Amino acid sequence: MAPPETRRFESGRAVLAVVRLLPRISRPRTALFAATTVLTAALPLAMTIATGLLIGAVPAAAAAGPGSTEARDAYLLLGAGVAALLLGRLVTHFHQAVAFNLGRDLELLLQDRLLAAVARPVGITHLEDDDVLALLRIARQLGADFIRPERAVRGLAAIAPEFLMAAGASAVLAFFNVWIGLAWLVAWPAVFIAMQADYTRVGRTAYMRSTEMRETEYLRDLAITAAPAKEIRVWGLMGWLMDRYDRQWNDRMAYSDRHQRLSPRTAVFVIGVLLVLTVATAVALVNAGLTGAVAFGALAVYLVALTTMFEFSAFDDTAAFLSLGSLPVPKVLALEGELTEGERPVTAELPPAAPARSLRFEAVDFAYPGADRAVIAGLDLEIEAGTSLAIVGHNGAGKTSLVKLLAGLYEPTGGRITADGTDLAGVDPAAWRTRLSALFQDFTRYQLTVRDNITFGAPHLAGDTDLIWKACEPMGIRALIESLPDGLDTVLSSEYGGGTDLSGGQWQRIALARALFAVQAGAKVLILDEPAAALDVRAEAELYEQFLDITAGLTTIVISHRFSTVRRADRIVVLDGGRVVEDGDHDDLMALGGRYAEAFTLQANRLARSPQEQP
Ligand SMILES: Nc1ncnc2c1ncn2[C@@H]1O[C@H](COP(=O)(O)OP(=O)(O)OP(=O)(O)O)[C@@H](O)[C@H]1O
Repeated sequence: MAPPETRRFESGRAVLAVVRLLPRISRPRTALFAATTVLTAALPLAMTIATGLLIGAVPAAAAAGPGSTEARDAYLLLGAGVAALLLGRLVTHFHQAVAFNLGRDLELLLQDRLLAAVARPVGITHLEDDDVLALLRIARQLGADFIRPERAVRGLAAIAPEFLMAAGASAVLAFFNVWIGLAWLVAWPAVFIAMQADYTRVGRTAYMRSTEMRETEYLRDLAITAAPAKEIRVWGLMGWLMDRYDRQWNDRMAYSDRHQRLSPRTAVFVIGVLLVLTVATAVALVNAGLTGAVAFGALAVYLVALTTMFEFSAFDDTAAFLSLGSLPVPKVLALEGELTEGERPVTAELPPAAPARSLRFEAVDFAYPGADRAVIAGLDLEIEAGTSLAIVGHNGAGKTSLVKLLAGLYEPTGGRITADGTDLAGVDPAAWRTRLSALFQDFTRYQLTVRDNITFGAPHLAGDTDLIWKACEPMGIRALIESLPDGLDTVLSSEYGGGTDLSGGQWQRIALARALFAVQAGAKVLILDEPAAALDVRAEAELYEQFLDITAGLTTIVISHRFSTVRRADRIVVLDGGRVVEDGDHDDLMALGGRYAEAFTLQANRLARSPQEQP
């Protein structure tokens, strides 16, 4: 397996990205952060210098006796040192609080920008893109313990003052010897950068294998989530799952062991530089003291400055968190950049009543991203507004793909789709969305209240309880909802206290009510993809009959394998290989004696034993 790819100055760029984002959270708080950073560095340094000077002043003060100028100076130095110490402690606490606050808001900012970015592309193609999903996995980990950007800000809050303090101590030592001062000034950043580069290399292994980790996490989720739990138990898959998970996990750990070690070269470099410089400085200072080249007081200041150098936390958790916590930040921003490219300009205005005349597929081609085969090929289809159309065809014929294109979830790779002559590719997606109501085969069972599950069809009308009942009654679920512990406010999930789950058919009725709610809110096109697969044949026929009454005058497109539903549509098209191969109403197609007639007769014969269920 390839080692993590390295990039120049990745850690520096990541930290810079964090720093650049801080003013976007709050300029005043960022200014405060900068000010407390300087004070957190300056006050301990002032205390260090005062202490050194005090040590130097004590012999003279003792000789001169109490009340002397020398004694007064010594007391002044003591006072200054104590004041700097106390103030330093206070400022440090304040500084940490500001950092914590900024860090927490940075995570919120990143999460918000991430959600906005993911929602930005019109369709859902990006959510099936491997690279985007790998980045999204990293972004999803933002709240995970060791890579929190919040910790990066706290790391920065700790390290920046230490850095300034070390620079100040270097300046103090420069008074003793310019070269020694300069050497320390260069040594610390070098040591720090070397350590950060190593932490970054280690940290990157956590991100670089995002795709593999997605697979491992999928296996774990299969084992611990309720939805697949039934099959996992029925098929006895737990052993297989654990075995596969363990193998992938061990493989990852072996990889980590290989790549997540700090490099011995860095350790030798860091220890070597510090050792040589410390010994050289100490020897030079002691020599200068012994030969009398430097006064005792000054010597004390220099020695304290030398010890201050080691306040610097280049090697501890703080330094590691600075890189680990800031590394995901550029990745989230990269995701933002990548998804911005998915936006498209609005070039056409959708007529207010569209579609009032027709919806047209004009020579539409479509292939899923990354697929080499077109699922829709040169499709021409005009759907008259205000009529019902049923789409039939064998599995994989392209029926769902066709309605996904109409719903704007994907864009045609060729041709165009128009509403009253306006190309949908150029209209504001939000405007088109308000004209549509769609219920897909794999509709979502929101683990939220009944009210949410229904009003998500038109969230701006969530408070209109009368409208909710109007959507529920034709679906025959009002009595069911009223019998639930909290009525419309009951959570539809047994994973929450007071919540309840529903049967497959009941869920389908809830989802249909959601689609109907959107219709009542003004949607003009209703797409139903296998709307009643979970209902028994008679219930489906009754329900669809109701639907046709309620949706009269609406443009309705229904996909179904049930001919009891299909035959009631004004028009039926048979799709094969992404093209229309038969077109007409039920009687036309039966008279044609083609695929429709064949499939209808087959289903009718199968159900013949149960006369009331005949199509
Ligand atoms: N997200 C996707 N990415 C890649 N290929 C896809 C995707 N969704 C569907 N396909 C492929 O597109 C083809 C048409 O699928 P589609 O769902 O439109 O068929 P369908 O007619 O609705 O079938 P069914 O009756 O089984 O629901 C299938 O071959 C399927 O494998």
